[in-house]
Amino acid sequence: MIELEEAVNRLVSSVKIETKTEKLDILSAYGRICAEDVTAPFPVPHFPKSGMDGYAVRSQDTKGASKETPIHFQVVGEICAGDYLSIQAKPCTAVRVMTGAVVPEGYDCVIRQEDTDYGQEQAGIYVEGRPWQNYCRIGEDIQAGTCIIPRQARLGAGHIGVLASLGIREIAVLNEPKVGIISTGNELVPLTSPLGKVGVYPSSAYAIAAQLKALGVQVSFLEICSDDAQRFSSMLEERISQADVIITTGALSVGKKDFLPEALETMGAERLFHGVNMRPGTPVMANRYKEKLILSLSGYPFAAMVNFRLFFWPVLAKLVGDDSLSWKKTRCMVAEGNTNVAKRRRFVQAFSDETGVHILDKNHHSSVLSEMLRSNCIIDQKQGTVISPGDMVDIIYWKQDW
Ligand SMILES: Nc1nc2c(c(=O)[nH]1)N[C@H]1C(S)=C(S)[C@@H](COP(=O)(O)OP(=O)(O)OC[C@H]3O[C@@H](n4cnc5c(N)ncnc54)[C@H](O)[C@@H]3O)O[C@H]1N2
Ligand code: MOO
Repeated sequence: MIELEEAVNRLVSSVKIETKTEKLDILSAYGRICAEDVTAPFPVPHFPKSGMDGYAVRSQDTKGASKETPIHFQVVGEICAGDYLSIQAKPCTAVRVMTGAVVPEGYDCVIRQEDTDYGQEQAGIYVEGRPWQNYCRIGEDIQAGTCIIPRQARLGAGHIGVLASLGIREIAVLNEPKVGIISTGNELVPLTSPLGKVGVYPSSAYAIAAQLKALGVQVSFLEICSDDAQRFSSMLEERISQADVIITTGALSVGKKDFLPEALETMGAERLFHGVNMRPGTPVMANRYKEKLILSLSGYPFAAMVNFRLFFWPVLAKLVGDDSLSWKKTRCMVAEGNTNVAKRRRFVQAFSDETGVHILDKNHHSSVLSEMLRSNCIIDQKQGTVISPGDMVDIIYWKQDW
């Protein structure tokens, strides 16, 4: 049995990065990984803009202006956003401008209308203007030629908005990785069938598929396979070309029907590890077969969730070059709850909020999935320790918007 970090290292080192890309319209590209550096073809804004409704003036002409001693300017034009007027600034003249209007050349500030007498032909200005006050300069937002979005960025709302501001309608993104799921177990029953006396619905396969979707991964297939090495082997051969990674659940431990380790060995898969010093999910296993990674998670649903969080996320981080998907531990104080002594390193269901970490799972419940409804993180409990209120612990979040 190996340590968790060693197992994750072996797994991640075996991942081969394949960069296939596709062009998408920018809205469809939301959440995807950018496959090219995006350089601004022009500055934003590309004309000098008024930041306020008011009067464009030359700041030097406003020296000494106050409410008591206003300076009067001749208003030589009016410009609203979207209008264009060619005016050359002359001393002691003003142009009535609305927010977003172009500021004609030679004027270097805008006095907001609240600081004027709102005059139409002559405007009394009550304050001194500073150069570039209420004036949005060319390129203030984005300078032409800058790399505004680097490749490997995950495209969020801000990125989509920036692309739109540059008139970019399409962008190259990495293809979504594809993952197929095979849940093993004679007891497993498709959701379309009645449970019968001892059937079990494959809840963890669905929870994993949902997590994959949330992580921007395509779920190529979700299969149930009976505890039969031959059936598994033909199902894998048939399906393997459809996915970059295959996730299996169950049949890993020491029971009579735990056929998977031997079945994969017989098929000639290269074993990366089987059994990791952690609970839940101790029997987790990884193999490489026909250039694909086969990650085998514990059958118990919560154990499968923990295996998925700790092993699949780093794999995905490498596949798509997004480091934020590797583990990130956050140090927090326990607010509530205790654990028993951990006989081996353990990951404990918890909920973290502004008051600290609340332990949800006081015992070892590998099979309990419904605690996931309340949990937003797991605590990394070191071997041989107990956890009590006031202790500082490392937590790992589940994905926040699940
Ligand atoms: N004598 C021993 N027994 C067990 C040991 C051990 O060391 N000695 N290890 C235990 C530990 S730890 C774990 S974890 C489990 C894991 O076993 P498997 O990964 O082989 O899982 P299965 O036996 O196939 O299934 C366990 C449990 O989970 C249910 N299951 C399976 N797949 C799904 C699914 N997709 N969705 C929902 N539930 C599923 C299955 O019906 C079983 O109840 O072994 C311990 N035993
Ligand atoms: O490895 Mo298991 O601890 O029962 O999930």
